Order: sequence, then C-alpha cells, then structure tokens
Amino acid sequence: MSVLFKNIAILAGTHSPDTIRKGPLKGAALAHLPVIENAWLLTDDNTIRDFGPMSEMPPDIHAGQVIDASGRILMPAWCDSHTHLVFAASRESEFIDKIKGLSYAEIAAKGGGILNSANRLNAMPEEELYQLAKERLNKAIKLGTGAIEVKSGYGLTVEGELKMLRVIKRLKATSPIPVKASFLGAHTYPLAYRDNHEGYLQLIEEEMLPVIASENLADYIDVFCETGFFSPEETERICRAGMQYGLQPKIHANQLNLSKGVEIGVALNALSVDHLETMDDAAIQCLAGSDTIGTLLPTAAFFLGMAFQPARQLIDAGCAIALASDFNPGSSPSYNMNLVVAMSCIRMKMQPEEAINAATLNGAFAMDVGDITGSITRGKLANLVLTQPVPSLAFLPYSFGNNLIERVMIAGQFV
Ligand SMILES: N=CN[C@@H](CCC(=O)O)C(=O)O
Ligand SMILES: [Zn+2]
Repeated sequence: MSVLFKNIAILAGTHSPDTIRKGPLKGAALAHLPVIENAWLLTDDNTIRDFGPMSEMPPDIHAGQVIDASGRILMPAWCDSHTHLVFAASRESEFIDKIKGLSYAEIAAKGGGILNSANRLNAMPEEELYQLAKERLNKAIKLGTGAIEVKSGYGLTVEGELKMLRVIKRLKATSPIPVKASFLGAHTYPLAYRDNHEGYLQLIEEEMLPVIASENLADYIDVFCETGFFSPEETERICRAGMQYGLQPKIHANQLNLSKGVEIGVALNALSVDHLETMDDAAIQCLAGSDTIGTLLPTAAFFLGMAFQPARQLIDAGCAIALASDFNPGSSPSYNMNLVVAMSCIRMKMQPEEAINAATLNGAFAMDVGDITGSITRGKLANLVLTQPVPSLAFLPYSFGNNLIERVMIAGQFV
C-alpha cells in the first residue's frame, strides 16, 4: 500500500544519498539536520518513494491513504544501536540497593548485577524468553524505534549464550524492523570461572564461537572492557577470536574507568565503542582520529548516577557520535529513545539537531544499516515517526518525558 503524507510542518532528516555514502556524521557535520518545511512524502510498499515541498507536489499522485500532517514533524524512526533486550527478569531490588548507596561495582561484587540476570536467564526456557523479548521489542517500536541491536551476555554458559542468540535470531526473522545481534559472552566472568579466566576465555573461543559462526547467530563481537570485568588484553584476545569468524568488534568501553577499551576498539577497527562515561584527552583524540563510532548511553549514566558522557568534547574533537538506550535490567531499564534524545540535550548539551542525527542516521551506521534506514532518503525503508502537533523541532527534547509520538510507520505500515 502507498501512503501520502501532506502538509507536513517539518520533514526532518532528509539527508542526500551523497551524505549517506560518506558514512557517519562526524564533528560539526552532526549539527546539520536537513529539513523541508511544509512538505509531502509518499511511501510505496515498504519504502520511501519520494518527497519534497508542498509547492512542488505533483498533482497526479495516487495513494491508498492520505494523511494530513499539518503542524506535525515526520522523521526517521529511531535507530537504537545498543540494547540488552533479551533478559529473564527485572532487577528492581538492586535499584533499591542503589538508592541506599551501593555502587554498580559493589552490587556486582556481591553476586548481583549481570550474574543475577544470568542465573534467571539460564533457568528460563527459550520460548518464554523469546515471548518476553518480543513483547518488549513491540513496545519499543511503538515508542518510535525502527532498528535495533540486541546483545547476548546474560547466559555466560555455552547453553545460555546460544539460547539468547537463538532468541535474537528469531526476533530477526519475525520482527518488522532490522535487528542486529552482538555476542557478549565476555560480559562478566561466571562464578565457576572467577579464578580461572583462561578456562572461560577458552570456553568462548572453543565452545561458543564455533557454534555461533556455524549457526550464523551473531553479527558482532562485544566485550565488557572494564576494571573487574575483562582486561584490555582479554578484550583484545576475544575480539580477535570473534574477528576470525567475521564478527566486527562493537565493545563496552570506558564506562566506569579509563579501561583502554576505546584504544583497543580503535586499533581493531571496531564498528563502535560504547558507553564512554570516563574519557580522558588521549581517549577522545584516539577516537576522533578513527572511523569507529562513539555510542553514548546517557540513560545508563543517569540511572547509575554517574557523570554524563562528554558529548561536547567528543563532537568538538571531530568524533562520530551515536546515541542508544542501553536497555537492560541493571543500568538502563528504559527503551525510550525519545528520553535518550531529551537527556542528551538537557545533560550533555547536545543541540536537538545533533541528538536527532545521532539517534537516527549515526545509530543506523553503528549497526550497519545506514544504507537502508536512519534518514528520509528515497529508496530507504519507510520507518517513520509522525509526531503530534508541535511548535518546533526543539520542542521534542524540550518537552521531555511526554510522549509526543502520534503514529509510527514500519516498512510502510502503521503499527
Ligand atoms: N555495562 C555493562 N553491561 C550493561 C549492564 C548490564 C547489567 O547491569 O545487567 C550496560 O551496558 O550498562
Ligand atoms: Zn550495554
């Protein structure tokens, strides 16, 4: 079916094919969000067919449905390039511990955190895990998410990790939006290997990765490179093991400490290094001189009460920045990308245009779908967000916490 949107107050994110070909928006280019005011857009089947200013709309357009978008913004759906959407149970008891003053690291050290999620996940049948994940994904789509990356990392056993990745593979097959999978077996050391790191690294290399590759269960290799989790040397070893199977690194770096994750990610040509709460000048310069995307996860910093990522310094240094939700039960129990964008403006001093680009086009590039989604470009997927009537683009992050989305279109269909 084709849908014609008419009288769109602001059609935002109309990046040209030339811009898309150049890859992620870096530095000052991030502030350039092309818009057409008083515009029309036509979808055809699952794609964006054409668009332009109302004054130039061809008189003979035929569409199955016509929408009057007066006063509204039409823009690309969010591209959430970092989530842990597959998990068995929420962890609000740890939330209480955090309120009482325990840190993320202290909760992890007493057997909570990722290990808590791993115990619950290993006990849950695959079908139930899939149903829970599918429900969450559908809710995220209704909030405007039109492409998503999902990680394993709550199994930490051969069976558990494969179970998670098989769930993600089913989501890929059944979800209306693009889904990418990252293998995060190196999320933390399971208790059984606490004093035998070599044994767990070998388990990943010899028992997990070969099966993952043969069943085509992952697109990326991820490691939590952090003090108390995986050292820089261990991170590099696991990334290289994944790379032998064609998995590009996309790693957790510099969340709690200057972990060297950024430097390792850049050296290994990682697609992205994610978190970046804790950065020094060397790490910022290293990222700026690379093609690796820095994915900022402000809701995780917010939830853990940490300093926010230094978005301004990163952008001013010339880095390519994406924004993602980090949706997970421990450090970011929200998949709301609208909130991520608002928080990035309010707390990281990003301009609304920068935040929208980072959460759409650059997010798409951070999961290799920049050629099919993340902007209003002819031939791309019609994955679109139509807002309620709003006075301006800046109103979206300004009016934080309010749901301003009226309709979401995925592959040309309203959801
Ligand atoms: N930092 C490591 N991993 C997740 C949190 C996982 C958890 O606490 O369950 C993150 O990206 O924030
Ligand atoms: Zn994460």
